[in-house]
Amino acid sequence: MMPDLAQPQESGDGTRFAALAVLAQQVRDLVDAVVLTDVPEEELTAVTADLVALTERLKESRRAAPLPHEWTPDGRFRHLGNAVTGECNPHALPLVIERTPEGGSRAEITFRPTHEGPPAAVHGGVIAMIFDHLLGDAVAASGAAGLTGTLSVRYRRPVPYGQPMTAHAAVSRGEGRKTWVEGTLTSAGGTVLAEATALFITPAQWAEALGAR
Ligand SMILES: CCCCCCCC/C=C\CCCCCCCC(=O)SCCNC(=O)CCNC(=O)[C@H](O)C(C)(C)COP(=O)(O)OP(=O)(O)OC[C@H]1O[C@@H](n2cnc3c(N)ncnc32)[C@H](O)[C@@H]1OP(=O)(O)O
Repeated sequence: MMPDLAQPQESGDGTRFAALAVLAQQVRDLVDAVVLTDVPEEELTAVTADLVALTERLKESRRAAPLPHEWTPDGRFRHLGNAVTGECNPHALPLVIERTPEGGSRAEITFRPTHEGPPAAVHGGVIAMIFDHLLGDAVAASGAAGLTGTLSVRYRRPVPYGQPMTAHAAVSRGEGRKTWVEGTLTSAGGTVLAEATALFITPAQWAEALGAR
């Protein structure tokens, strides 16, 4: 079913969300520790037992779905449960996106060893995931908002982890419910590592809701 972004969203307890964000960051640290650990097998087994107990504690009270998106009082779109940007979702980098004065979107990114695909480089699917969201944000920055229809990535150089880099995206043109958008991932030294183009489509019911905002 199409997500209905026009619906008012639940407002949360900010203090509890802050605590959840700290927990999510701890779990990211845990994931990195698992990926890189070299402790003996008995220690792995002992840590696993501890984690089983912790997981059961968290499962004592469960939601049906991740935290939903919401519009903040200052008019920003926030989605704490998002897989790419959600501060409360350990899966998210999280990607922190800024809007550029030119009307596009940008983010500083440092990938981690957890994101490895080919040896010593970031997985191409992880790079595509970052582009998907950043290009989608640029579409939203342009006043449209939509779902990805197509996304094409040109991988120019292996992307290293552990080094800060910058991603940019900006809309190139729009036509009705279609918006074309382009992006780049650039090393700190200015080398373009990957480029993306995408077509986002505004679902008809979103177009109506956006028009009413
Ligand atoms: C109140 C609203 C508030 C919104 C607030 C948002 C704020 C945002 C803020 C922050 C940004 C966040 C950023 C998120 C980024 C993440 C993005 C994702 O990961 S999205 C998940 C992956 N993508 C999907 O799951 C799509 C699944 N597909 C669909 O749902 C539909 O196929 C959809 C909506 C893409 C198109 O369905 P139709 O029914 O609207 O399309 P039809 O009416 O058939 O076609 C319209 C035109 O588009 C073309 N078209 C349709 N689908 C196409 C496609 N896949 N590729 C190319 N063209 C396509 C058609 O050929 C047609 O073109 P002709 O008018 O004839 O010229």
